[in-house]
Amino acid sequence: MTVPVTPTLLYLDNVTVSFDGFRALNALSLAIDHAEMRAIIGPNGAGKTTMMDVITGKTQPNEGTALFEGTHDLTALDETAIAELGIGRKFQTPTVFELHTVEDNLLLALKNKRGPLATLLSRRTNREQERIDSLLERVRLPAQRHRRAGELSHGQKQWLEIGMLLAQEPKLLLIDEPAAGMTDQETADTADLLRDIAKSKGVIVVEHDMSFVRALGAKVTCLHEGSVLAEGSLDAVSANERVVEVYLGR
Ligand SMILES: Nc1ncnc2c1ncn2[C@@H]1O[C@H](COP(=O)(O)OP(=O)(O)OP(=O)(O)O)[C@@H](O)[C@H]1O
Repeated sequence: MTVPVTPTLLYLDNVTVSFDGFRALNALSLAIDHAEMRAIIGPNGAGKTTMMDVITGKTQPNEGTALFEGTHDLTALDETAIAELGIGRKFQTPTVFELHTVEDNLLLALKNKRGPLATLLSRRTNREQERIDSLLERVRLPAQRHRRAGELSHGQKQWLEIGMLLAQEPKLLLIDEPAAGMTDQETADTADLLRDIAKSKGVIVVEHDMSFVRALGAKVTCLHEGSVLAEGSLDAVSANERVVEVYLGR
């Protein structure tokens, strides 16, 4: 077995991504522990999306190291291989199968050797039903199980999609602005849900809503011009003069 280079779940070191000479990421270094939640903040264009693209294999860095579990070189893998390693990503807009029920959406997302049609047409195994029940509980949707996903509220769709990600049994989740467009109650419930997930998995949340970031209770990294500008507790990062200047004070 390969000996891990680092004990952290995710390790980025000196990662640079250039688009026609413009550095979207500029020697970015970041480490996320097992069962750690990290909130990533920063102004538009700071490189948050590009960082997620590097982690998920959508974008190849020009320079730098990106290791998962200390052994897997993410820069050498494609998006499918990285997803199979256990890195799941949720984009801002929910993408659920609107015409299928909540349960069927989760069933389709389970790790499964059958194709989608065979999965829907064949009887669910007890194991599949147990997994679906536990995912429904986890994402607070047991009462919605027989409804079509298209009928859910925006917040419920986001939770369903988080449930679909969890169905893939990831070790690290990347979540882009989950609270956007949610009611206050949904926002508070989402922070609870993510805190619960982060008890056993790495979670990276990109977010602009500072009250939501506070509710996450996570360590915060502020990016600016493709690098880490400040890192620490939300209070420490919010008090950082440079952070106020380039982001919070705007
Ligand atoms: N494919 C690309 N080609 C050229 N420039 C790009 C490309 N992708 C991103 N950029 C540029 O890289 C910079 C970082 O963009 P990125 O989307 O990572 O920022 P962000 O922090 O996610 O911003 P936002 O909060 O607006 O989503 C921006 O200036 C953007 O215009």
